[in-house]
Amino acid sequence: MALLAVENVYKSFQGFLALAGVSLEVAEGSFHALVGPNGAGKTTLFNVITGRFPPDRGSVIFQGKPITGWPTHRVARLGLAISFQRAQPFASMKVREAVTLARLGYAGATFHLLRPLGAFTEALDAAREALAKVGLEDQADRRVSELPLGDLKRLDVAMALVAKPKLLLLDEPLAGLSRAERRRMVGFIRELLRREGVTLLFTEHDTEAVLELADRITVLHQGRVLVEGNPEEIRHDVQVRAAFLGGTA
Ligand SMILES: Nc1ncnc2c1ncn2[C@@H]1O[C@H](COP(=O)(O)OP(=O)(O)OP(=O)(O)O)[C@@H](O)[C@H]1O
Repeated sequence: MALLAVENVYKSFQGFLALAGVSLEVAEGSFHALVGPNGAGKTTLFNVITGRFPPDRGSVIFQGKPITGWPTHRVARLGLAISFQRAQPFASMKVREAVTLARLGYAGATFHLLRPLGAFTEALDAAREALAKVGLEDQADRRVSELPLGDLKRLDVAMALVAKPKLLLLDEPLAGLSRAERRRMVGFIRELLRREGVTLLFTEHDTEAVLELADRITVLHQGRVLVEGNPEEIRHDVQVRAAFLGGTA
């Protein structure tokens, strides 16, 4: 059974069909890339999966359970976490506070209303652990706004990992980084998620990084799945080269 299955999902915006019958399966333990040119529908599909908006048709199934249209916080509590540059709204906070708040958010309001102190202590511990996992423990007392971009991206990952997810969704985790930083980030993501046993679904425009990190790749084009395969198959696919790789791979 796939950890995540998207079945025949449609989504349109004011008559424009952004997703036109997308189906996708993410196997447990895999690093699955969702690629395609600008406007292909990648972010829209992420938003449907995480419940930011419901699809017009089709379903999303996580661990065999239909979660179509569930609100984001409910999806997150099941073990599906997303990192969408989430640290940025926390710019004026300290790094430790941002991760602690993220943990309290996942734990849910009922929990911390009933046990305010216990929940807070648990969240602080979880935040410390998540920061250690991403190598930011020595930055815990810095303001989020003071972090260089590479560290900010690690913080994004920490804020998602603090929920102890089974599946992590990363939207363009390498965007804005230099070539050297991108290489470091690929190694960091691979080692961390393998160690934690977290399955990954990610979007990324850096073809080289996608081919290096992913073990499964789905190519979207104009709201449809153009092709799916392993990195070798995708590298050699003529349609993919024309639509996404620009014939250069
Ligand atoms: N909220 C919205 N309202 C109207 N149109 C939207 C909305 N969200 C997405 N779209 C449109 O849907 C199409 C798919 O957009 P989406 O952001 O999913 O593509 P993408 O593959 O993530 O692109 P990129 O690589 O540039 O991030 C685009 O044409 C976009 O303009």
